Order: sequence, then C-alpha cells, then structure tokens
Amino acid sequence: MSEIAEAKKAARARIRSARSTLDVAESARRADALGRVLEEHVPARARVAAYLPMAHEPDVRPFLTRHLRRGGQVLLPRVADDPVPRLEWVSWAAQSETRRHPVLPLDEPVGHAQTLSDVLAEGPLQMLLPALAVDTSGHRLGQGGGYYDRMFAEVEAADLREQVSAWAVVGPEEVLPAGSFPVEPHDLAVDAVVTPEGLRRLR
Ligand SMILES: Nc1nc2c(c(=O)[nH]1)N(C=O)[C@@H](CNc1ccc(C(=O)N[C@@H](CCC(=O)O)C(=O)O)cc1)CN2
Ligand SMILES: Nc1ncnc2c1ncn2[C@@H]1O[C@H](COP(=O)(O)OP(=O)(O)OP(=O)(O)O)[C@@H](O)[C@H]1O
Repeated sequence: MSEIAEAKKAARARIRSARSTLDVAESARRADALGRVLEEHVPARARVAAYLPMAHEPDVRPFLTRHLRRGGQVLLPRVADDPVPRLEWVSWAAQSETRRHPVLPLDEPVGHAQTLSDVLAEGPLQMLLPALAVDTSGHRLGQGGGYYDRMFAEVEAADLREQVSAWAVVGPEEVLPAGSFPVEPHDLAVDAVVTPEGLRRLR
C-alpha cells in the first residue's frame, strides 16, 4: 500500500474509533439536530440522494422521513460491483425494503435502480454524502471504497457537476483544518459540510 493510502487508513481507524464511543443519547440528539439543519437548508421540492447510515455514521434518516412527508423525493445508493465497482440509485419510500450487503456492513435498498447519469438527466440533485471527515477546503475522507470519487469523476467528465450540490455529512469534531488527512488528486471536493451544528459552505 502507498504511503498516502496507509495514512488515510490510519485516519479512518482513528475516526471510526472515536465514533464508536458516542453514547446512544448523544447520537439521538445529533440525529434530531441534524434533521432540523437539513430541513432548514434543503428545499421541500428537492430531489435528495442520501445514504442509509452504517457503523455510527451521522443518522440522516429522521430528515429523509420528514423530506418524504413534505413531498420531496429521496434516492439511496446500492453498490453494483459488476462489471466495474460503481453506485446505482434507487427511489426510496417510507415502507421500502432493504437488504444487507453480502460483504460490506450496510443495508441497501431493493428495487429498480438508475445510474447517476440517468438521475441527473431528470434535473438537479442535492447529494448528502457519507464521510468520516471533511477538511475546510472541501476534501472528503470516505470509507475507502472510492465509490463516490469514481462517481464524481464520471459526473465531471459528462460536464454535469453543476447539476449536483454535494454536501458531506459529519460530526462537528470531524470538520478539520486542511492538511489533517492526506488528499489525493482523485478525491472529490464537496460544496458544503453539514453537521448537527449547521451548514458551512466550502466553495
Ligand atoms: N452508509 C453508507 N453507504 C454507502 C457508503 C458509505 O460510505 N456509507 N459507500 C461509500 O463508498 C458505499 C459503500 N462503500 C463502502 C466501502 C467500504 C466500507 C467498509 O466498511 N470498509 C471496511 C472493510 C469492510 C469489510 O470488507 O468488511 C474497511 O475499509 O475497513 C463500507 C462501505 C455505498 N454506500
Ligand atoms: N476516479 C477514480 N478512478 C479510479 N480509481 C479511483 C478513482 N477515485 C478513487 N479511486 C480508487 O479508489 C480507492 C479508494 O479511494 P479513497 O481512499 O479516496 O476512497 P474514499 O473516498 O474514502 O471512498 P468512498 O468514496 O467510497 O467513500 C483507491 O484505490 C483509489 O485509487
């Protein structure tokens, strides 16, 4: 493994370990506060592409439920590794079924999926990206699959970056000064970061 990849791995381990010490009451308080921040900043009509939280990731589900109730649309990702590793997107309703991924520690939506290009052909998209940390230049440290980076490389190649508003979702202590974790050329830059304390624009 390259030196940079090793350093990213160490940063991920540090943040995952800190996340695992958050108690249940504090996690619930954060999910509630995060819901209020997102409800304030995401227009009711927006199409939102989000995620189902795994392993202590910020819980966006209270917001997603409220967004559906106010008439918004929600899409969730599913890993499709054949023929190449990529994400596909499934439209989400309150009673939709989920299934455990056979290898990765996450639940995924079941049903008809679209590529992100198909989704973007229908109009602009508000993306809420899972992350372990974000620096103040907008760089994002993810779980290490490279799925979001590859997806954004495609979006940029198709000249569709302007169609996407990309917000990373992390805890307040995970917004870090630039240089706190290694950044590679392929790492996507987000437009803003959202925490239970509020939204901060980064570019
Ligand atoms: N909630 C959520 N959904 C998501 C992502 C995410 O980060 N969060 N993804 C973002 O890309 C994709 C899934 N990618 C993932 C990549 C790595 C690991 C992970 O835990 N890796 C462990 C080893 C896991 C194992 O093999 O058991 C590791 O790297 O240590 C999880 C998800 C799509 N869905
Ligand atoms: N645009 C790309 N083209 C090809 N490979 C890529 C691209 N972006 C990332 N990768 C590869 O994916 C792997 C993981 O990248 P990285 O550590 O940056 O993931 P991450 O951003 O934390 O993950 P994720 O986006 O899934 O949350 C690396 O081996 C990297 O080289």
